[in-house]
Amino acid sequence: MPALDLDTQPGADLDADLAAERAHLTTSRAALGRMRERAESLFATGDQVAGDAYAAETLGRTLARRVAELADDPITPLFFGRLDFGGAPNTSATDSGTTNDPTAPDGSGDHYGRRYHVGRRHVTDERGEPLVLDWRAPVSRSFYRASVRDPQGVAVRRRFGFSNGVLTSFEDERLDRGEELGTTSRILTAEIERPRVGPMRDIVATIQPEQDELVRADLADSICVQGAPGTGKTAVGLHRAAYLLYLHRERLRRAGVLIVGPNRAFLSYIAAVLPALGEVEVEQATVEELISRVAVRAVEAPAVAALKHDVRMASVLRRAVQTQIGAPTESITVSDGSFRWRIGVEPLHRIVEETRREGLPYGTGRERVQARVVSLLQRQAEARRAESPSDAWLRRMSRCRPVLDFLDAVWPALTPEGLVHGLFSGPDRLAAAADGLLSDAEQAQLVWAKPARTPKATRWTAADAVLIDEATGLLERLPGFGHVVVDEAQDLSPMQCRAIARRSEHGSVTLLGDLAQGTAPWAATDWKESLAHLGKPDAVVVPLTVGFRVPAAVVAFANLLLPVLAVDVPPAESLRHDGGLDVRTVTDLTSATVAEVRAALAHDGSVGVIAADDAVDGLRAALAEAGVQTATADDVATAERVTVVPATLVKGLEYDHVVVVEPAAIVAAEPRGLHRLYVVLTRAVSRLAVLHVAPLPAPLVGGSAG
Ligand SMILES: Nc1ncnc2c1ncn2[C@@H]1O[C@H](COP(=O)(O)OP(=O)(O)OP(=O)(O)O)[C@@H](O)[C@H]1O
Repeated sequence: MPALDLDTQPGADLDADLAAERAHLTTSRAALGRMRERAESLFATGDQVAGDAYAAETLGRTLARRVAELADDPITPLFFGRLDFGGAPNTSATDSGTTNDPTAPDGSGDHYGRRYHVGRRHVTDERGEPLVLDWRAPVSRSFYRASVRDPQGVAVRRRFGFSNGVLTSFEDERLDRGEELGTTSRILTAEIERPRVGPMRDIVATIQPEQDELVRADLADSICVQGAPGTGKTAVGLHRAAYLLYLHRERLRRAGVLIVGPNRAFLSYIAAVLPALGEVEVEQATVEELISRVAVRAVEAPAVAALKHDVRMASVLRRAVQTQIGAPTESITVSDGSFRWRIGVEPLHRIVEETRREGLPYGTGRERVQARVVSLLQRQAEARRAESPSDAWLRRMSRCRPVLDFLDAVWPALTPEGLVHGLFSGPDRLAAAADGLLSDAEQAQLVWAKPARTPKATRWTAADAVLIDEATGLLERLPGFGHVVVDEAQDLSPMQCRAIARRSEHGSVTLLGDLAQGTAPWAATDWKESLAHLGKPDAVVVPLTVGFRVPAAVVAFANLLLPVLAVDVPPAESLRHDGGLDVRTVTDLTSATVAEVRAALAHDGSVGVIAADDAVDGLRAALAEAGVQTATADDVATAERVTVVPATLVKGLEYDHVVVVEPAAIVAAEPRGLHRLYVVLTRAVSRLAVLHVAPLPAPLVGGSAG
């Protein structure tokens, strides 16, 4: 190994170096404290300097955010790396043919002979000189990307090791001498092998080059990341959000950044990552929360739900809206004092056709038709009276009975709920919209046996909510986000993809997922299809193949399932060669689980017990009886080390020691049970124990020697 590290440096130099770095940390912390104090005092006096209440509120919000951004967590290192740029052009270049080019696009040319500490945010001293550079600054890029082949002007890259906020070690790579550690870095290894407790943490100190490329992709670029479990997809998505917010602060603050995750437990697990990076204004939601215009109060047969998630429903709804637009059959006559204005069928027809061709949302179209009718009335009035009518007159005309009757006849007012309610309330309305798109049998599945009398009285299902959102998008324009990160995207149905597309029409998306982990009935099998539904057909699909979570032996065991999952995904390689796998037949699942959890508690780190959903309560009770208190998956602030998680909620989560209880029951619980089991088996960071009474699912039999 060509690396120069602590062990090979002379002891005295090393101590002096470490002392100097610690002093720099102390100085930086003090400077950050001063920056925060300044922001706090501005915050306190903000309302005195702002001109009016609105300005005061805006300023207050900006300053409050600034204070939050400057928060200093004593346990989180303020910097984690250092870059020493070479002394002068060409003097530090290796013989790889690379030279220090002052015009290099990464700006390395400006940094000859300079030294920068790289950390979570900018810290400057009182003269404005940088003490720590934000990891997102252009020059920090070299911290992640510089290599012996392409040193980018960097002579030495230093990584720091911390323990409880204390700087304890460092590790140098002298790129100018051809030394490079890559994934053998001890600091990277320690970070990956660290026993996990609590919620997810940021990975700024150890982002890998292929991850960095995704994190720093342009705002305009939509990307799709296909990665096996634990390859850092979630981490990449969150860091990309932080990076884009840094680079396009004003634009994205106005437009907003949205993170979409599979459930609340997952969202609480990742909730602290962005605030730790100083980003406190990112919205996080599940798709269900995004489209929650109606309360969900019913469930339907899975086949009916699947049909409602089918992309053909978008065409059915579009047609249902279009068929509402009628052809004018009567002229409009409006009495106005001693005048009578009249618009004939022909011009009315032209107005409707012209507006229809404009392809506006239906509600906007209705307003446009109304305005055009009034404008014809206005022209007549002007011609007769030789003066412009008042605004009050225009308002009166737009609301007069003949105009409203005309609108209601040819372009009636619609609500999304009303549209869907109408569609499913009887076979005729549905047939008019669905013929040629849905078979008779499918139409029969959708029509309610006992429709509620009004949309309000309807007990909507989750799939209905998706259709209502689609209908909303046909009737009006929804506000969009500047960037949307979608995690566990393999589980989105085409209709859910469309719901996200409506919210990112003018922005970009980062789609993260793993086709092998698709558990929804409509799970994606091809990213290109999902991207097309998301309105980003040209986005590139990039694989991540290095696993940072799951030990190699556990990956090998879980991978036995891959051939039966019917997906084409690139295999991943685990960076972790430690860790343990123990697959055991037991006679009593409950007592074996209790014993396993007790044994696991002898180690550091969290313990996750994962079982089929209907077994969870029993296991919780048994553990409580044995004196082991447990938490639920959404309680990330818990002091308990043991969490019992239903298999359907564990996607995206990880525990140091995982106990999987009765795989056969997990598989049997749902149609895509084998995919679910693949998710369940890939949650372990250090050790996986699989306890079973029933035989293991066939693909796993004989694969436990690990
Ligand atoms: N570059 C890295 N340095 C250190 N740790 C990393 C790095 N990349 C990922 N990790 C860690 O690996 C673990 C898995 O990461 P993450 O949850 O982002 O993976 P994922 O691909 O989203 O997994 P899944 O498919 O299971 O949802 C996390 O603990 C994360 O912090």
